[in-house]
Order: sequence, then structure tokens, then C-alpha cells
Amino acid sequence: MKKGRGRTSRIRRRKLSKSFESRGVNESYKPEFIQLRKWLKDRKFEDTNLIPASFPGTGRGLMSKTSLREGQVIISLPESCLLTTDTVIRSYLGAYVAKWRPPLSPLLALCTFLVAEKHAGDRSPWKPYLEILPKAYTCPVCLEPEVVNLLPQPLKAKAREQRIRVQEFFTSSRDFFSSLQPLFSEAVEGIFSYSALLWAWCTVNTRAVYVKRGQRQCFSAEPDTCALAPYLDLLNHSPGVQVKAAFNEETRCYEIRTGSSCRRHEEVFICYGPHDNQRLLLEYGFVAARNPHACVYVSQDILVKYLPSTDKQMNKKISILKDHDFIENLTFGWDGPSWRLLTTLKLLCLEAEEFPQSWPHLPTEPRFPVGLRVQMGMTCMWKKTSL
Ligand SMILES: C[S@@+](CC[C@H](N)C(=O)[O-])C[C@H]1O[C@@H](n2cnc3c(N)ncnc32)[C@H](O)[C@@H]1O
Repeated sequence: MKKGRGRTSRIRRRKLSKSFESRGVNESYKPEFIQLRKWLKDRKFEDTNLIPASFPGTGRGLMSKTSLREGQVIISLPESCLLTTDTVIRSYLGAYVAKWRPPLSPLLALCTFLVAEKHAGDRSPWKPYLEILPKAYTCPVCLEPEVVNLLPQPLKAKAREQRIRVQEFFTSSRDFFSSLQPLFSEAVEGIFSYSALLWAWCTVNTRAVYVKRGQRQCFSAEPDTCALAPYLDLLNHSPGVQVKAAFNEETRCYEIRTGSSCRRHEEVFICYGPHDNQRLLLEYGFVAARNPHACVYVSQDILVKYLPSTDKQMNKKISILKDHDFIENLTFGWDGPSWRLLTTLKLLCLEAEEFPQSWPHLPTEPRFPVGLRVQMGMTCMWKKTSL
């Protein structure tokens, strides 16, 4: 047999082309990343095993310089690099935040800081970080209404709700923005515009990590759990990986430890949580290929459409489901219908004589014990904002 025609050669070629397809293009030579590394070094960030790169499937992310062992700390970001509400309080905005009543939410404090620092441009000490942040986001909240209209039904409704919430967030923050006028020579309306706040909101929502801080009087009661983590926030999501990520109180660093090994020059992923593609699109503006949590949402309209129209109890049944918050989040996953969908269908298919006696209460959804969730790799390291 000719050299290179055998099974081993074919496997080797396939492996090579696969690794070539997923190979990233090094971006660490770019001026913005050189500046960022210098900035991080000044804040005591040790050189890492990771470098910024662009990947064919996932876009910009981090690539391993060397092979990584399971359990290895891959990134350890000192507290001084984190952007938190403490950063805001210590800044020129601190006095304005502290005296504002009713107290500001931690999220608004972070967003205000981001907008103000972006506006400061070259004068901002955070410039090297701000320079690598996306200029625009792909989350549905940023899409034109005509584009949102093309989304499938449950997602469309959620995208609209999200847009309304962000618009309300802006409207309710305007008086606070006006109070900042003494800090700026330009009109605050031009600086803290809707588009500027939307950019800041998406920055926090898509990139912040979870770092819990105690409640402080100068902030409202909403949880203060978001921190922006420069460089570390270049890590993309893969539903299949396991990582341990948390703020280490001893080292005072935010650390990420791999749950599995990774070969040299491969993209290094973390897991933002066990999210289905609808949630990933809504919160992060992308969908994941081969997502084990992917599912199809079944709306009320679809349910009713395929059930007998002669059922006189239908309205009553729907109202029970609504009262028990059962009409939303009904899904088909890889394993078939979810427990919620099955329970809903059971109720909707009851004959007149079985209803309502057998349904005084809807059953409670079974839950995995927390220990099991962790074993299954469902530890959610990425934050969630509370809007
Ligand atoms: C924490 S940032 C990760 C770094 C980001 N790719 C960048 O260039 O700054 C999260 C954003 O990265 C993108 N992203 C993360 N994981 C992805 C994936 N598996 N596929 C495509 N885009 C992804 C999404 O735009 C998401 O909102």
C-alpha cells in the first residue's frame, strides 16, 4: 500500500484538519492587547498560560500557550484588577452615589461608571480595558424591533420584555444622571444617553463574574454580585466543560481552575451555566452548537391549538396553570418533554369527570439536590444581573 493511504494516516489527517479548523489566530500582538497586558502587569497580574486569539467558531477568546492539566489554575486575577461597586464608591462618582435617595442599585452604579469612564477616553485609568470591550452587542435587546419580530414566539416575547425593562432602567435613572452635571462640561443628556446605558448594561450582563459583596447603605437591596474581570472575561462559553471559579479570600484573587485538560493552542472555555440556547441568546447574544441543554419552548397557543376545541373546561384549566405559574417554560429537550410540560399536558387532557377533583393542587417540580448539581458540572460561575 502506498505511504499515507492507510487507516492510521487517514485518522491522523482527520485529526490534523479538525485541529486546524478550530485553531485560533493569535491576537496578542495587537496594540490594544499589549496595552491591556501592561495595565494588568502594573496591577500585579502574573503572566498567564493564555493568549487572546480569534477562533473560527466562537470569535475572540483565549487560547492555551501550553497544555493544561486538569485542576490547574489557569488564571488568577488580583482584586486590584476587578471593577466592582467598590471601584465606583472610591471614584469621583462615590459622593454622588452615596447621597442619592432612594439608594442606587449596584447595577446602575456599575453602568454609570462604565459610561463616565468611556466618555473620559484617554483620561480614564481604565482605558486599556475599555478599549477591548465590544463596541456593540448582539443580544436581542440591541436588535431593531423588526428583527426581534422574526424570532420564534416565546423568545420574541422575552426579548420585548427585556427591552422594556432596560428602557425603564434608563428612564428611572435620568434624575440621577442629571445630578452628575457638576462633574462634566458637556450636557449629561448627551453622555448618559439610552445607547450609552444600553452598551454599559450589555457589558455587565454579558461579561461580569459573580463576586458577592455585603449590602451597603448607599445601595438598594438588590444583590451586589457583579464584578468586571478584565482579560478573564475573554473566556468563551462551552456547555461541556467544567471549571471552578471563585474569588479566593486568601490570595485576594479571582481564580479559574480547569475541570479537564486542554491541549496546547486550543481554545480554553468556561461554562457560564447550564443554559439552553434561548437563555444564551437573550443574556449573551449567541447560541451554542451541540448544547446538551438545548430545548424547544412550547407556547400556550401551540398547546391549545392541538387540544380538543370542544373542551368546556379549557379556560378553567388554563387559569389554574397560570395561577401556578405553569404556563411558561414548557419545553422539549433531548430527553423528550420536560416534567413541567408533561404535568401541564396531563391537566389539559383531563376528562370532565376527572376535573377538578383530582387537581386540588398542582404537584411541585422535583429538584436535584445541590450536591448532585455540582457533581453534574452545573456550578454556575457566571453572574446574573437583577434588572
Ligand atoms: C465573557 S465574553 C467572552 C469574550 C468575547 N468573545 C469577547 O470577544 O470579548 C461573552 C461573550 O462572548 C461571546 N461568546 C461566548 N461564548 C461563545 C460561544 N461559545 N460562541 C460564540 N460566542 C460566544 C458572546 O458574544 C458573549 O456575549
